[in-house]
Amino acid sequence: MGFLAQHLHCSFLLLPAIFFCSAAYFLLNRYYSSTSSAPPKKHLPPSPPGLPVIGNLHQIGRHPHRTFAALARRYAAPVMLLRLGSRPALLVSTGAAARELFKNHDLLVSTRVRIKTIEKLFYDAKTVASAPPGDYWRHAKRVQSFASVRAQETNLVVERLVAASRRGARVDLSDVATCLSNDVICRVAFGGKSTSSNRFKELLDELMSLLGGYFVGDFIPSLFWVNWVSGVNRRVDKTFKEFDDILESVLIEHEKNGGVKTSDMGEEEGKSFVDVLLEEQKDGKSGHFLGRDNIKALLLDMFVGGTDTTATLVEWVMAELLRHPDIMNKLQHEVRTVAKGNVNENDLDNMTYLKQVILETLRLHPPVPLLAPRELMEDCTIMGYNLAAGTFIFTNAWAIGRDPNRWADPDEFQPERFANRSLDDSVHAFDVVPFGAGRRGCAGRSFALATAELLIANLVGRFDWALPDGGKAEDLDMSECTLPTIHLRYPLLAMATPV
Ligand code: HEM
Repeated sequence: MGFLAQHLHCSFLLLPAIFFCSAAYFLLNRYYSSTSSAPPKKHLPPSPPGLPVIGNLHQIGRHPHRTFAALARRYAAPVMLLRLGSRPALLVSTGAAARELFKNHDLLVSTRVRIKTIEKLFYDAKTVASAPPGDYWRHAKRVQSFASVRAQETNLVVERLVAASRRGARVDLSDVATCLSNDVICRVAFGGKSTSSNRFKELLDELMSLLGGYFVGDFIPSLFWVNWVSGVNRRVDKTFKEFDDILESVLIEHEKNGGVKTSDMGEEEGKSFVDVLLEEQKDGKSGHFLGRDNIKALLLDMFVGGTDTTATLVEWVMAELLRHPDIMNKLQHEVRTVAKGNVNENDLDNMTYLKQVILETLRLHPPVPLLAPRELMEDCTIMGYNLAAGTFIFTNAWAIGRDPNRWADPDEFQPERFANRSLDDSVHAFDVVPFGAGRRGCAGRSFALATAELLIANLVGRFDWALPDGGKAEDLDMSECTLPTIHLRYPLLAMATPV
């Protein structure tokens, strides 16, 4: 789940005009407030200077996790206070600060930011990721196992790659990862892949880019009209409507057919997520919780939370392996020793180096670098600083993973640093926080790791890999493009040779 980023520029075309109109208002306001009695001084975290009205909005840039990390380094500040329009925002940039926040104040930071654009896209905050904490959110937060769906889809990928390698074709690994995670989620959610149409994928991309937007009208209430003028509201309405139409048609189809047959999902898994939810609604098991919009919102959760994130992880793992042939060889040796032929999920427990490679990738390239922002529910004191209710909380998982005070050679890819530490150890110590923390941590962590591990093990176990046209490992372009998730900027192309 994620949120900042690149569409800033479209609202920002209007910023100069907004800035000058609002500066006069700001100065007048300041003059009048300075003549009234001042409230007692608060102890606030360090803040970079901002501009009137927009505060620090203009400083975010196209890679917010990098900008924020640089600010934290410049001020040597584990926590900093920014002003995003009229909203204060706390920036958390070290593991120790994250531990203090999520261990000692988890309840206080257990609600998500309330932003109109996001609420509208998510059925007025009915998805798990956007719902306020409470009975509905608790009930909705569950993801099932669905192991056989992952196995079937991964085997299909291997077959397609064997065919591609026979033709001598380049493999677009970014696309392989995206299609696999999309298809797995589609089958789990809907019981089939019919809705995994190109349009559905395009809509997901549009929704992700809206989530990654940082729209002026959302941060400065008096400038709500900017979202209207810049076309943001129109995009939100259109995307929501199209998603809603598709999800409604899925519900109607499943109601008509009385659910997908068990055999389509694999014996142990039983029903698709949509059928489980429809059944709960019919039996009234969920009381008032599951209206039609709730069901659609929970389906949307799986796609938004589960497709791009898992695909991004696989993409970065394969890129790092292509850049480090020695690590690729070591991993291939492990996988081929543990499993002959296709890898299945039972083999994964014995692949300890695979887990180190994945954890090291999550440290360097957390798919959602700023997690999903929270909002402080009450005034409180954190690390000695007074913070007001409504303050946004951004936890910079990217900066935490590269903290030079915690990691030797923080920018180097060295899976062995996790030789004696599991993901759980690292998460509990707040050394790496790719899945967030506390009660609002990721609901699909096990599901995502199982999907990614199985695909990566099969990719490296069944094939040898090389860059196209004799490309050298060190020349691989590792630059990022930031949606709410950080992808490689260019598709990852490679040649596969079956072994
Ligand atoms: C590598 C893959 C994934 C990564 C890196 C990831 C990361 C995250 C992060 C950072 C958050 C916010 C946590 C916080 O605020 O503390 C989150 C929340 C969430 N994720 Fe994931 N996620 C992944 C895969 C998945 C999958 C596969 C699903 C579902 C099928 C999923 C469902 C969710 C949901 C529902 C939430 C909201 C939880 C809440 O608000 O209570 N995620 N995820």
